[in-house]
Order: sequence, then C-alpha cells, then structure tokens
Amino acid sequence: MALKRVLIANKSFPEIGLELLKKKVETIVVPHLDYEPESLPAIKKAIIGCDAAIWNTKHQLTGEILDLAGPQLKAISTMSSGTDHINLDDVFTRGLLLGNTPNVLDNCVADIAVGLLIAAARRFKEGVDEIMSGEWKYGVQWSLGQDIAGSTVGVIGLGGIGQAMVRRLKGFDVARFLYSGRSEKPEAKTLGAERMQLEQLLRESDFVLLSCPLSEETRHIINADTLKLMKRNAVLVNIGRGGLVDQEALYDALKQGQIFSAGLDVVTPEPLPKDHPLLTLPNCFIVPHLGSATIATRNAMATISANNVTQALEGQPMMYPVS
Ligand SMILES: O=CC(=O)O
Repeated sequence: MALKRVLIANKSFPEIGLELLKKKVETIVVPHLDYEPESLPAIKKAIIGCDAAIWNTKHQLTGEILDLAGPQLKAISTMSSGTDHINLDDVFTRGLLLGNTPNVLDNCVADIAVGLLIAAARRFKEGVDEIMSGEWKYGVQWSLGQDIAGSTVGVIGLGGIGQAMVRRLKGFDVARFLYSGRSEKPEAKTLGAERMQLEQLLRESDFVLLSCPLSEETRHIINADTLKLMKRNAVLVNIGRGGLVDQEALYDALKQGQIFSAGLDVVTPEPLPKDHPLLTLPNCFIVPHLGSATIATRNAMATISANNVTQALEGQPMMYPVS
C-alpha cells in the first residue's frame, strides 16, 4: 500500500520530527520560510494529495487550502500551542482531526515572561538607548523602576504558561497573585492565586500578565477602556498574542504615562515594521516572539506534531487533540 503523504508547511522543521515522520510516511517539505513570497503559493501546490499536514507556519489555514488538499486529507497538527492561525470551523466542518503542541513550551515561555517583566519594570530599553547615545547620566533619582517584591501580579489566563509564570514569580516575593479567566482553575489553590473579574484584577495589579489564547472573546482585551482601569505604576507583559492588545490604545497609554511600561513578546503584525510607533517608546520593551524559541522546546514541539499526525493516520487518538 502506498505510504501516506504528509505536508510540512515550512522548511524550518526540526530534524528530529522529520526523522520520526520518515519512518512512517512520505514527507513533502515546503522549501520556503514564511516571509518568502513563494511560501504560500508553494504550500497551496504541495498540499494537493496530502493525507495530513504539519502547519508549522504563520499563514492562516483556510477552508480554501483544506479543499485544495482533496478528500483524502484527514489530519492537521500545528507546531504551536495557539490555534488562532487555523480557521477552526473550516477544519471541523470538514470532519478533519486537529492537534497542537501545548505544555512542552510552558516553562520556556514563562521564562521569557519573567525576562520581559524585569526588563519593562527596570527600564532596560531606555537604559540601553542611553548607553548607545552616550547619555548615561547616573544619579540617585535616575532611571527608577518598579519593585516586584511586595507587588500584586495579575495573570489573565491561568493555563499552563500562566501557572509556570506564577511558579517562577513566587521566588520574587510577590505579595498577591490574582487571575482572571473563563473557568476556575483547580491549580490556583496550590499556587495561592485568587480568581476575580478582569476589571478588578486590572484595578489591583502592579503587573498584568497576558497569557490567554486569542479568540473573538479575548481580541483587544486590553484596550483604551481597560487600560484606564490600570494603575499608573502598572507594567503590562504580553506573551499570548499581539491581537490581545489594541496597540494604538497601548501606544497612547504608554506615551501619556497612564501606565508605567510594557514588555511584549508578541505584536501585530509580526514581523513588526521597523518604523512602528511602539518602537519609538522608551517604556516599551519588545522582543521578536521568542517565547518557545529554545532548542529543546522546538524539538519537543516537532516530535509532538509528528506524533499527532502519524497517530491520526494510524487511526489512534492524537497525542494532543484540539476539539
Ligand atoms: O506562540 C507560540 C505558540 O502558540 O506555540
């Protein structure tokens, strides 16, 4: 019987995942990176006739692309925890199986969150800019930041990443952890995190950490109105998705000192154009979506996405199904 055929939608797929796949299926690797203009047309061509696809790309997976594949298409796995780049309705109405790669990235994304929190609270961006421009002026009132010890930290979305952030920040002597989200989290008790409505969390938090998925419900959860609720000393950290924040409103709030600073791993669009207004702000520290970018984590994500699709093609439940 002919081998099943699996598309890998971006050439930067870790070898460990490719080797796993090659033991069981025929692999078709799209020979492009997302930002190359040939990338999307090449994906659309290569998916024709495939039985499964690893969607390790930021291109939106649409019904049109799924239909190009043909009726034999059975399964998709993202190589990400987030699924906002997948038209979920289009996948499920076609009866396709979908998997993702959660959990394995919780620790390394939480590390980045702590890094951003410190960088934004302690004015790293401004400091580096001052060194580079030869304006390093020491004084006891110069470049003062915000303390983490004794603070209140509010986590919007206490999933795996949110919990890993709280575990890390416990070592910084935070006074209170708050969280908001759709459901009560059983883990919150052990972590000592108190659930409350978003508005109340924003009023009380010195640090607001965004770690929820992007959906129609959470798009622009941080906007002009919710920013007004935040404290003037508040630091906003976003490791979720750029779309959680109304960036124009954030720009205004940071410019006017309505909140203290922001640390962002995710923005809209990605890559952010180098003349974007947020990049002009001394109190906005941005890194280029580095959350899950460690060798071990990306290898684990590749392994899981490969297992997701091979298991689905063998009629087994996926390792991490999305429903
Ligand atoms: O942003 C990264 C992910 O969703 O895995």
